Amino acid sequence: MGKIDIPKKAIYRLSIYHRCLQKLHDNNVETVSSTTLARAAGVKPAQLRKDLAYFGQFGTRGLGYPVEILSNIIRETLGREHLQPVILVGAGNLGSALLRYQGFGREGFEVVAAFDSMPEAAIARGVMIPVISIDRLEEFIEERAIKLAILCVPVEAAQSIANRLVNAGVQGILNFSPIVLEVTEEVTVNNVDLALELEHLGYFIR
Ligand SMILES: NC(=O)c1ccc[n+]([C@@H]2O[C@H](COP(=O)([O-])OP(=O)(O)OC[C@H]3O[C@@H](n4cnc5c(N)ncnc54)[C@H](O)[C@@H]3O)[C@@H](O)[C@H]2O)c1
Repeated sequence: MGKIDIPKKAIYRLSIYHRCLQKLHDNNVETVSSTTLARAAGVKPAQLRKDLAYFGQFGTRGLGYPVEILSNIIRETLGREHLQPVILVGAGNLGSALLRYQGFGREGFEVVAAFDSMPEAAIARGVMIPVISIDRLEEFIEERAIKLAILCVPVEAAQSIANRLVNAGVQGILNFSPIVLEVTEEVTVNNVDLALELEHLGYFIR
């Protein structure tokens, strides 16, 4: 299938649909209605139908969507036929906790290496994947054609590490450092900020 122009927010929802479809497939479910899939994904049925319309006419009225076919189409669109290699920079408290998580493979990603200015300390935290000196960052990214990185360094180091990642070829950064990174237009940065999320939740429980 050629590359379809899908908005960023819809791409995010496609990942969620894909995850739901995988679960249904694991439970031997062959077809799913738009109402059921929408509920499982936490979106409105109309939103789901609109998102899936990017793939043309899909699903049979009354029967629903074919789980396996739809899951394969979304996986292909998201470019997840193969495990996508990811690196992590900053294997401290947060970084090493993420590195110990075993579930990325199931979601289509493989954290292939971590980089730190003090790799020995990171290794001592019981991380099982290779922790490499930050001096070898560019060499590794270029050799392995790495496009995705998770950034968990202290805020003072974040922008300069982001520059190095981008100059070496990284196109997507999942940023945990509390800073708005300045990157070129071709690079996508997604920020994760748990404190901000808690603050948002806190507002609603008042
Ligand atoms: N987004 C969130 O919700 C969230 C939650 C917790 C922490 N954080 C942020 O994540 C970052 C890491 O937090 P932490 O508690 O793990 O800190 P930490 O000090 O335990 O870990 C930081 C690691 O980065 C390494 N490092 C420092 N400078 C480096 C450099 N120039 N190059 C390579 N490695 C370098 C250190 O050696 C250390 O291993 C901080 O910016 C923190 O504010 C974000």
